This record gives sequence, C-alpha cells and structure tokens, in this order.
Amino acid sequence: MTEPILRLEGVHTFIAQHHILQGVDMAVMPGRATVLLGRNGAGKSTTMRTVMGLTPAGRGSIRLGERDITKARPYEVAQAGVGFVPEDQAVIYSLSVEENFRLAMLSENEDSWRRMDTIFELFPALKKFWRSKAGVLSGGQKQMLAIARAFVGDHKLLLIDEPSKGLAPIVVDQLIDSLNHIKEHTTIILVEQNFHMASHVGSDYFILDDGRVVHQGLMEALVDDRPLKQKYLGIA
Ligand SMILES: Nc1ncnc2c1ncn2[C@@H]1O[C@H](COP(=O)(O)OP(=O)(O)OP(=O)(O)O)[C@@H](O)[C@H]1O
Repeated sequence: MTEPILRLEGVHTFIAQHHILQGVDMAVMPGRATVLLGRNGAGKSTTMRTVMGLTPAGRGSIRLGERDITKARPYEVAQAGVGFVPEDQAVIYSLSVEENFRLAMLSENEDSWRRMDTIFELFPALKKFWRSKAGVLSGGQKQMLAIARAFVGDHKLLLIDEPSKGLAPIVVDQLIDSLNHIKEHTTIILVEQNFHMASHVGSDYFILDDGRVVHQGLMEALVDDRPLKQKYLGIA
C-alpha cells in the first residue's frame, strides 16, 4: 500500500495567544495534487506555514515520509525536500530572473539545468526576461517565477499558497496548465480560494473550517456536491 508523503496528526498551532489550528489531521498521498479549501481565516495558510516550521506546531505530529518534522526548523524542512511558494511569492525584485533561479537551486548541477529546460517550455516568458530584473515582470509572470523557482530546486513536495490571487482569468488558465505539468514531476499541495483553479489542478481536497479538517475526498466528487460547496465554500 502507498504510504502518505505527508501526515499531520492532531496538529495544534498557537500564534501569540490565538489558538489557530485546533487538531488538523491530514494524509497527503505522493504523486497527487491536493488542494486545501475553506473560507477566509479557516487556517489553510497556517497549515502550510506549520508544515514549514514557520509557525511551529504546539501539539501533534507532522511526518514527511518516515521522518518526524514536527519540531524541524524551516531550513531543515526545506533540506528534507519541501519547497514553499508563499502568498507573497518570495521573488526578489532587484535581482534578474536568472539570479532568482540561481539563488533557488539547492545545488547547480546537470539536473537543475535540465529542469530549467522544462521550466522554459512551461513558462516561455521567463526565458524572454532571463536577464531582466524580476521587478519588471507582470503579476502573473512573477507568480510563474515564484513557482518555477521552487520547481527548479527538485523538491519532493511543493507547497503553493494561493497562486491565483490577484491574477486575471486568462493568466489563471495559463497557470492551471503549468501546474498540471508540474504535478507530473512532483507532489503538490495547493491552497486555493479560486474553485475553478482548485478543481482543474487538484485530484484530492481537504476543507478546513475553524482550524480543523471538516471534509476530505476526491476533487471529482466535490465538483458535483453542491450542498457541501455551499456549506463550506459559499459557492453553488
Ligand atoms: N500572525 C498572526 N497573528 C494573529 N493571528 C493570525 C496570524 N496569522 C494568522 N492569524 C489568524 O489565523 C487564522 C487563520 O489564518 P490563515 O491565514 O491560516 O487562514 P486562511 O484559511 O489561509 O485564510 P486566507 O485565505 O484569508 O489567508 C485567521 O483568523 C487569522 O486572522
């Protein structure tokens, strides 16, 4: 039987005096694209930040494959093979597109440059603006650079927080195509409010509400489940 690549059990996260995650249980399977859904403030971003060790779990356990990463520092989680694309993209505007990539490569070798070829195919704009400062890219191109930077690092798991945020529908559709290619190479967990994107990229879903997982299943079942979408996502 296939084992989960990531497993959260009874994860509680406290930020200052606030009890944000209140017992998150989640098993993410390798080779799949899993989407975290839920209303604003449900705890989706905090779940990702907790896995990364940025807002560490106060209670519960987080395992990456066989390894317990509950108390791991963010750089240890990254070194263990988890890439993170935060909501604010983490692109360095004053550096060129090339420099942004070189900063992201865990080690520059033949493999990383081979992955660069895939990236150029998926995101031709990044080749065109290779020597330009990342700050001149459009919002969609910056998002593509952020995702591509994480991809070039050859992570076994990529956490991507709301990539569609602020993007025009046509750019969201390009991003959907790109993520569908990327998911052939690596396991993805996506936080996404845009249900169009979530349903076109995700194969599995978890719905969070008030810091807990309240529903989970296959995306294809959720697409047809109007009452569930209405109840937790406010969409029909
Ligand atoms: N640094 C912080 N200090 C205090 N409260 C925080 C902090 N970060 C998050 N929270 C609170 O934790 C709750 C969950 O936030 P989180 O960002 O995880 O939600 P989310 O589901 O990702 O929603 P959104 O899509 O709106 O970001 C919210 O009530 C938020 O206000």
